[in-house]
Amino acid sequence: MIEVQQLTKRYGPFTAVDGVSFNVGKGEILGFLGPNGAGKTTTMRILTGYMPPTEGRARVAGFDLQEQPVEAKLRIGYLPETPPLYPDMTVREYLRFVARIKGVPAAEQAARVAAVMQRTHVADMAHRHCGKLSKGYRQRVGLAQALIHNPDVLVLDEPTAGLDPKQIIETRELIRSLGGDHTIVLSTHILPEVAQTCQRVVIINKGRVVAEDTPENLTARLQGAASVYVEVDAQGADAQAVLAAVPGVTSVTVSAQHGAATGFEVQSERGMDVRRSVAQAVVGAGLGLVELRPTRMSLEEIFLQLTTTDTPSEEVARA
Ligand SMILES: Nc1ncnc2c1ncn2[C@@H]1O[C@H](COP(=O)(O)OP(=O)(O)OP(=O)(O)O)[C@@H](O)[C@H]1O
Repeated sequence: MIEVQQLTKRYGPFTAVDGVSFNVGKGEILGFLGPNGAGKTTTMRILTGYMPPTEGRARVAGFDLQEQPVEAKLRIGYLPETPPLYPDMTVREYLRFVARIKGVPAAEQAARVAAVMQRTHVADMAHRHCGKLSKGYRQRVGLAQALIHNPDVLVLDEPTAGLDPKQIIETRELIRSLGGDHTIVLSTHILPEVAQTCQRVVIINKGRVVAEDTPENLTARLQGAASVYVEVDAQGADAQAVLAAVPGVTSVTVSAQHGAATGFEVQSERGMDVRRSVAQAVVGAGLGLVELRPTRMSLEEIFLQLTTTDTPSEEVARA
């Protein structure tokens, strides 16, 4: 549904977006994750036809944003970081106005406005002036205007920025509920947001894509089973020595004590899954195996590793 190929945007001598490529399948929710200044907003603006790229191309629903901008834009709903509301219009007036300029047929406008107000839970604010709305409602009305022409694709730039925790949960639920019917690209610098809302994540830093995968796979790919937590009932035996003798294990450290059971953090050579041999060794030595699980990096740790590493980030991500 969305194809982005080698997008580059230069502001004078400064390269804000540098050869970014990604695809988004129909009905998918893609998280576009990066720190402030990474190039997210610039990419969103190119993707929505608000700004031309210096190089590269973007297609939405098969339409090239530069060659067929009208057809492409008809299929896109865009929620910029600051929703473009008119303070003196009521919510209903504003949505009617947006429906008109987005080309919704006159006979369908009232029904469309009612439907999106329902969907985004703003119907109770229909007669409130946009300028008098709370931040949470402003964001929802922003989402309503993006949805008004029932676009295939929704591009949401930092949709939960500035919301309180309750509003954040509601907005994420709303976005999740829109996936499937709509293809969604959501930009954010909030790591748990992608894990909770998106099926796939593109991580961008300094204008470049440093990783792309599902939140689960990204964690697994970086860490694999390189670290496992093993808890054993170690009465009368040197559990640490048993674990250290397992082929591939590089270090064993005590990390917890629960009564008679001791928890160990077992590191292994990269790419080696030692879980089976650890289990066999523990049981073979007559120790009780209480728990065995891989310890994975949080998305936060991955992000830090990808963006602060000395090695070129792509190598880290693809290793
Ligand atoms: N019009 C512009 N002229 C010059 N530089 C710009 C312009 N717009 C953005 N930049 C620079 O390009 C880089 C990427 O900006 P962009 O807004 O795309 O990042 P972002 O990832 O969306 O960050 P944020 O979350 O802070 O909005 C930044 O260093 C920014 O200062």
